[in-house]
Amino acid sequence: MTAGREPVDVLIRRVDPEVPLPTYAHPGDAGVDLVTTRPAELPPGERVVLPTGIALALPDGYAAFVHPRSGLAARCGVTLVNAPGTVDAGYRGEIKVNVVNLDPRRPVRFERFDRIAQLVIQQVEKARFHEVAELPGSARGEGGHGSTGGHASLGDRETVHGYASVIADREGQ
Ligand SMILES: O=c1ccn([C@H]2C[C@H](O)[C@@H](COP(=O)(O)OP(=O)(O)OP(=O)(O)O)O2)c(=O)[nH]1
Repeated sequence: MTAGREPVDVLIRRVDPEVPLPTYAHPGDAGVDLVTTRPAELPPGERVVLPTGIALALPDGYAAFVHPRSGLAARCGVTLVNAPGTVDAGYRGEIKVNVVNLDPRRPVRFERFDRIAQLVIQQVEKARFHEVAELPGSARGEGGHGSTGGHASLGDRETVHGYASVIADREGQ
């Protein structure tokens, strides 16, 4: 018996009647793979919006996030333009995936039902916003964008032997 919460029930509609229903490949997996129902070829640097053949009705208080697959990223340079894509609970349309080929040289080809992304379903909080004149203090304050020794302190064009330098970032650790 594995510990953990009960799975949440999610209604799914196959927009493409032949698309396989998503399943978790391993018990501890956070995401289910999404496939493309349309073949596509992407030259280096190109992007495309691909259909997945499924539509969901997520319970209120949940959202689904479309994440890249690390294998595709490492092997082919393929990621998502808007990673992670947000699927709202109220969205009833087909889930689409904004794929981009970041490889500088090689095109990539997807056949029908190739896995192109993964979908992570999560509970999400709703905020009630209260406007104030001053926010309470904190250790970080307004520091961000490299304030702990990151790239911003180098200026835009700082390079070491032709590479963008991460030395200041290491020093900040
Ligand atoms: O990767 C994604 C991201 C979003 N969506 C769908 C579900 C989501 O609920 C809807 C709207 O997404 P988002 O709010 O990110 O898009 P927007 O550009 O802000 O459009 P809108 O004005 O319709 O909210 O599009 C996808 O199918 N795939």
